[in-house]
Amino acid sequence: MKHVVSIAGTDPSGGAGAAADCKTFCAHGCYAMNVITAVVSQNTQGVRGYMNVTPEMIASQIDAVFEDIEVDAVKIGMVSVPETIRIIAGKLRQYKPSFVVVDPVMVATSGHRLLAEEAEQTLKEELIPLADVLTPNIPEAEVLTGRHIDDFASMEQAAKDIAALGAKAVLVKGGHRVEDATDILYDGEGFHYFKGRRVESTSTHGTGCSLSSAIASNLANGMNLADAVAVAKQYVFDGISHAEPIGKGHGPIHHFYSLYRKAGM
Ligand SMILES: Nc1ncnc2c1ncn2[C@@H]1O[C@H](COP(=O)(O)OP(=O)(O)O)[C@@H](O)[C@H]1O
Ligand SMILES: Cc1ncc(COP(=O)(O)OP(=O)(O)O)c(N)n1
Repeated sequence: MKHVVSIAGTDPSGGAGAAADCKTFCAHGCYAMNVITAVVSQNTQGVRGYMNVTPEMIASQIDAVFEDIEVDAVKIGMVSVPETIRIIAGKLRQYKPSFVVVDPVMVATSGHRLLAEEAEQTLKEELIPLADVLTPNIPEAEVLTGRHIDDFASMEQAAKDIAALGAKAVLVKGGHRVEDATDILYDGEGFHYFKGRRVESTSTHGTGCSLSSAIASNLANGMNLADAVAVAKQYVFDGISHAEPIGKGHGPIHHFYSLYRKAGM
């Protein structure tokens, strides 16, 4: 069994952040671990506030995992402030995990900022160069590049621009597109298109967290990058399509659809 750790913020309602990451790792047959960067008060209706964990405590959690357990892949989500980013980047340089998937979480769908504006530059300088795969959504790719993105050509250009910051590969996610949900991967050499129908659903809370965690799990399980993304995208598509309506706002995706299907449930 492969061991995957999420370095992310919390969601007590279970749809996004560390909870989504853990469910995704488990659904992929991986051993799931969590390093918490921020305690977030949120639910399906939005974010109420958050408290950042101190850099010392984040470092101590990372040490506790890496000094004890072999880590096959790392997924990084909410990193809030420059000090959090710097401490994580230092620990990645120290432990050199085989796969680092970074979801550059900036603003929750509900509109609440999860990354301070002054942390954007630190993210670019310190964390993006350590990413094997970076998974921005369209608004995040716009912030990282300063470009307006409204078609496949501008998604491709943004992916290339972000790769120039040092990420080995960049997946610009298309969940915010109107026409469809096509994601585009730039792997440093060329583009791969992951075409996807858009599902009309309110069960989309945590899709980005789940996608990046599924990619990390698939890489840990030995898949090549293009297959890891394709299988992860199908996982999220099934999760949205078969979600139960939970909560009063944007509910979580279904994490165990394929397991339930195999069990005939
Ligand atoms: N309504 C939807 N129908 C189908 N796929 C979706 C939908 N919304 C998001 N996705 C997919 O979920 C993943 C996360 O995308 P996105 O919503 O852009 O990220 P984020 O949650 O970070 O904003 C992508 O693979 C995207 O294509
Ligand atoms: C703690 C935490 N991390 C990340 C997010 C954002 O989740 P994401 O998958 O990008 O999608 P939405 O939940 O914003 O729809 C979060 N909300 N909380």
